[in-house]
Amino acid sequence: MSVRDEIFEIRNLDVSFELNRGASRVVRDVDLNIHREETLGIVGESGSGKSMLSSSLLNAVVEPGVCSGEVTYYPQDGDPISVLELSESELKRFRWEEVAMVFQGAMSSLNPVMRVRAHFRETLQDHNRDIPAGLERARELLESVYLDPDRVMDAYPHELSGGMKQRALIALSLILEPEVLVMDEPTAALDLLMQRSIVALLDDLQEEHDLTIVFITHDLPLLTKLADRLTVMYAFGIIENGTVDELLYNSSHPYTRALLAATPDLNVPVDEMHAIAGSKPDPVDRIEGCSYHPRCPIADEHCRSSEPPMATVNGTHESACFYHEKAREAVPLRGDSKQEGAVHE
Ligand SMILES: Nc1ncnc2c1ncn2[C@@H]1O[C@H](COP(=O)(O)OP(=O)(O)OP(=O)(O)O)[C@@H](O)[C@H]1O
Ligand code: NI
Repeated sequence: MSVRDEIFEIRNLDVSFELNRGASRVVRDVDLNIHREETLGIVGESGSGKSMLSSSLLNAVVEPGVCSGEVTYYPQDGDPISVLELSESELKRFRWEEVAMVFQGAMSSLNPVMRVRAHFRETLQDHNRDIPAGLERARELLESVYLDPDRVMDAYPHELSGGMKQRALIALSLILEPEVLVMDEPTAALDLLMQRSIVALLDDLQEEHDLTIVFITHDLPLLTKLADRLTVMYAFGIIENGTVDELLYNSSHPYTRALLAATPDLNVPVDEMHAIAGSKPDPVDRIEGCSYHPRCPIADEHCRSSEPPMATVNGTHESACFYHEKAREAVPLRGDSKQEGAVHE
């Protein structure tokens, strides 16, 4: 067997904006691998850089943001693709045919004067696909997201409910059979029932289409149901990576632990992440040492002066904390004993 199958490899990724008050670095030196056909959840408080990181997977960071570093995409067949070096025309193909994205607040991204059918038609046309065959496939996709194609194909966006629009957009994003689906807060504006049904739907779609899914949210309970692996962002960088179980029951970074402690019940979805003591980092600031040290209960001189590298906790779990071995005792979770019981059930 070959080594683990990666679909994306990100190295030394930086995203910055030149602002009047100085350079704003909103993604800082990020390294991340995404495995083929996994669901990777990216979590972190508002402003931590989740959307910037995920849009750089498609070289789609908003103007005038500048990306540097390497984002390498490994197609199923063929040569690796350096995403940040693609031309406009190559990007256009890449964005629908390899990696599709459903953006934050995506429900507004359907054109209000176009029927749903026209959205499918336009995308097929832009990519020189066979229109009748493509529209037939669109009907199947709508059915697979539990929408009635007869009704929805002819509908204008305003004739659909929020959840229906969201599902129509997911169907649209899959029309050119991408390998990767990047979803940035796709369920944020939906009620709880609809959020849960979209999660169930993504599970089915992933199986059926061999999709890799990157899912961004600050709803940690939602992610624990959906994701295989979690990546935690704090202050524009990644501070911990691991499987969902490793991060829930054995997280080894004080920030992740604070995040978990602030989530009252992992079975209840949250609208917004609960605040953690201390103020949020500003992307214009240069941070000495560990980015979390100003808020960390176990930070010492070492943490204030040097930046902790990613340390291996075990083969699938890593933490950017000098004290990852003692983080668990030092930052207990509420009801820690109860949670431990739950792991061994
Ligand atoms: N257009 C922009 N120009 C300059 N800075 C920006 C711009 N958009 C966002 N930022 C900054 O980039 C940082 C990262 O933003 P990003 O949208 O990636 O955060 P996020 O983790 O996705 O937050 P949220 O959960 O609120 O969506 C933020 O601190 C924000 O201040
Ligand atoms: Ni965001």
